[in-house]
Amino acid sequence: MITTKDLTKVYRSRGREVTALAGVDLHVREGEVYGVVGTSGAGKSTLIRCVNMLERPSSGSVTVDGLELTALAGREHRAGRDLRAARRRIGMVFQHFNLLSSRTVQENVELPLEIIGLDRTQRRRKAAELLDLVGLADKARSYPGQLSGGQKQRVGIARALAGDPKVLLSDEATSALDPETTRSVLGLLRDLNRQLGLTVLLITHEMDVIKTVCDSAALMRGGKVVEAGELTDLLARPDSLLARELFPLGDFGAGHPGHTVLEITFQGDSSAQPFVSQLARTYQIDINILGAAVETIGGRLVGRMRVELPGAHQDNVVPIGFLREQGLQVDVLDQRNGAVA
Ligand SMILES: Nc1ncnc2c1ncn2[C@@H]1O[C@H](COP(=O)(O)OP(=O)(O)OP(=O)(O)O)[C@@H](O)[C@H]1O
Repeated sequence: MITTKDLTKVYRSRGREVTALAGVDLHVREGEVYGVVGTSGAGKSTLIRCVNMLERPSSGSVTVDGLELTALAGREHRAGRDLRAARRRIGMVFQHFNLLSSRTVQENVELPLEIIGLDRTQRRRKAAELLDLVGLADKARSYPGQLSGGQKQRVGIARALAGDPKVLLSDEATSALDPETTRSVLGLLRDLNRQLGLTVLLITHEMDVIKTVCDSAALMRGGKVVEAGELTDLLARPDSLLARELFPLGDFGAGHPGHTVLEITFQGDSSAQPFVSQLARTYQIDINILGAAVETIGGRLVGRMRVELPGAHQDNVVPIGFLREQGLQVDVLDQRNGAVA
């Protein structure tokens, strides 16, 4: 649904050049919630602004819903008109809501409908539907100044949906909100994604946002995507940086010399299996549990456990094979440096 190929953006100001995007390849599938995470300055805002051409990329391409926007971004009149039409199918939600304070909630939502050219009755009906969808039907006549942060963001989301977009871009939509309001706004985004089949691309600096709402994620550093994929796949990859941050196990014990330390990741159904006791019974071995944690990631239960088996790695090849046969992700930890061997 959204594809960027070798996307670069170089800002030039006062004789200085800053490379904000250094060849970004991103692929967001239709109907998924995709999160881009990274620290300040990584290039996240630039990326999302290039996706809807608020910012012109220096090179590379952006395709949304089969239409190459970078090819439409020419200077002729017609190209500009086509780009504006394509942009209407892309909704955008901002960190600071960007509502007009002199207009009521209803009028804020009507604004893009005015630009599309709907008449007054059509605008009213559509705005009422959208406010109902975001749970704010009773606030239509209020002004933004009378609303809480979470309510303002709901208005921002209703406004973003006015052009019936297939894609919603969210630029740190919950960064200005408290944790509880963040959860409810993320819940709304998830509901809209499911109900309307809306593809959502969001940027955030918070891992919790990725954990709560995303199907897939990309990690950006220094203008590049250093890792990307579906969360369930990333969690099964022992070397995944995103998985380590989504599910830190740093405080777990590192084990004792002469033992084999395993990190076991289980998802969905396999979490119910009493694999530790099965392993102990089948192979008559004492298993020491060094730590365990369970999290809900992307609506799916994921657990990690660090266990210690007596003996060296080569003595435990059969029990490790047994665990893997149960559908578990098993990584053998190198005790010298705590890394996965
Ligand atoms: N308009 C601009 N002119 C010059 N440099 C810019 C401009 N916008 C961004 N940059 C620079 O580009 C780089 C990437 O910035 P960007 O805002 O995309 O990062 P970010 O990951 O969104 O960070 P933050 O979370 O702080 O917004 C930074 O070095 C930034 O200073």
